[in-house]
Amino acid sequence: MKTLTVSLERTSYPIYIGSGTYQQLPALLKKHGVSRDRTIMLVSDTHVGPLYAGKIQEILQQAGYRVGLSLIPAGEENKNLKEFERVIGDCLRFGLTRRSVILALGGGVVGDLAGFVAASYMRGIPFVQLPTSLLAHDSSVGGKVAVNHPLGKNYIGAFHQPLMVVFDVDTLKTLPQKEVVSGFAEVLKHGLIWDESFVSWLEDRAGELLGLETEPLIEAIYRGCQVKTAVVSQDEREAGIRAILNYGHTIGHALEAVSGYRTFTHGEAVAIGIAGAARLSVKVVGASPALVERTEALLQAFSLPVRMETTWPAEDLLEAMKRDKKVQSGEYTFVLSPQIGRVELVRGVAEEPIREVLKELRRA
Ligand SMILES: NC(=O)c1ccc[n+]([C@@H]2O[C@H](COP(=O)([O-])OP(=O)(O)OC[C@H]3O[C@@H](n4cnc5c(N)ncnc54)[C@H](O)[C@@H]3O)[C@@H](O)[C@H]2O)c1
Ligand SMILES: O=C(O)C(=O)C[C@@H](O)[C@H](O)[C@H](O)COP(=O)(O)O
Ligand SMILES: [Zn+2]
Repeated sequence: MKTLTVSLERTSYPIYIGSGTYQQLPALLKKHGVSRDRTIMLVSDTHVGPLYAGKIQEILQQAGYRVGLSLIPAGEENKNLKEFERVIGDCLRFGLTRRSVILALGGGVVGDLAGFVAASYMRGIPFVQLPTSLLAHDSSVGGKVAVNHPLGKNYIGAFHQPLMVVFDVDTLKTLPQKEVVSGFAEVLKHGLIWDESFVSWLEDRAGELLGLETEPLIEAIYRGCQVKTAVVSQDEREAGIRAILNYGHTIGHALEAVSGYRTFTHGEAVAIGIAGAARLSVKVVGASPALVERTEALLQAFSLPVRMETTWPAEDLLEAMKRDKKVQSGEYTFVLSPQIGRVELVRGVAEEPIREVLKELRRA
């Protein structure tokens, strides 16, 4: 099992990545202070729950824990206040107290929603992230928990760090291929913002990684988590550098919101957003056109989209981008990349180059 530590000012916690890690959950819970007299609520979704929740409940019950289960319907469109309230109801009915612990078993939707339940339930209880999607190597780390609003992504949320992250890579065997591809968007993002050598490594291994070969897959997850950990450890609440983790998200989040959270996976939207941010980087921070070529080739090598359909009007996307959480005084704000492996936050980007990029993203 590989381990990384997220070191923050007031707390620190481990990320465990390995195969067969759920068997070790009772020991890990004990190690992190969760004694058997503390009630546990396992929160999952209707795809992941039937696959893994029973096994985890059995492991924990055999170790003496009382464990409830709350399932949300799978899908980004359910990362909302209605499901949040329903899970809170399940926690109340099962008798969770301030000493109880929530276990978030699933992809980023479950992690974000269950994490927000944990942040809010009786003003906050501990939670553990059990990521089951590749994308969740990103979402399970860093403590951003939230639900969506019809007007934009993650507008209702908190910073609430997990007690630990336990990633059992065996679960990825049941992840649909579309979601495997989606997850790579955030892995590639971690390389593109931080580490050119990680990008080269990914370029050389697209085939093995898409085929979920265990060794390179664990390495990719580990290196992605390393980048995320390094950034979050410097800036837990996004006062500065953490914003670079939003590379590709200004356009990506706008696309998700205008399409009602039903058309794109998060990774697909972020991939189109990264292609857009790379193009904008040429116009705004003097990046070389070769950066766009390399970025798009990398995304395409992982079967990710780099263009969008005409369906999404520029006006709607621009309006959504004006509401982006990085915006401070009404100015378009983007994470841009002067060169591969480096990014910077740019405020006050003019509207014209953004419009040009949106047009380019529509071209075949
Ligand atoms: N908090 C953060 O820092 C952060 C970072 C990145 C993304 N996010 C959020 O994460 C969400 C996207 O996460 P996601 O891509 O994991 O989406 P998701 O949770 O919807 O999972 C994708 C699909 O795969 C299914 N699934 C997950 N694991 C499975 C498994 N092992 N076997 C079979 N099916 C499985 C899910 O049921 C779902 O249908 C978005 O809401 C995004 O905003 C948050
Ligand atoms: O952890 C972060 O910080 C990120 O920006 C990671 C993103 O991949 C993730 O999608 C995050 O949820 C976006 O945060 P938001 O504050 O823009 O909603
Ligand atoms: Zn993201």
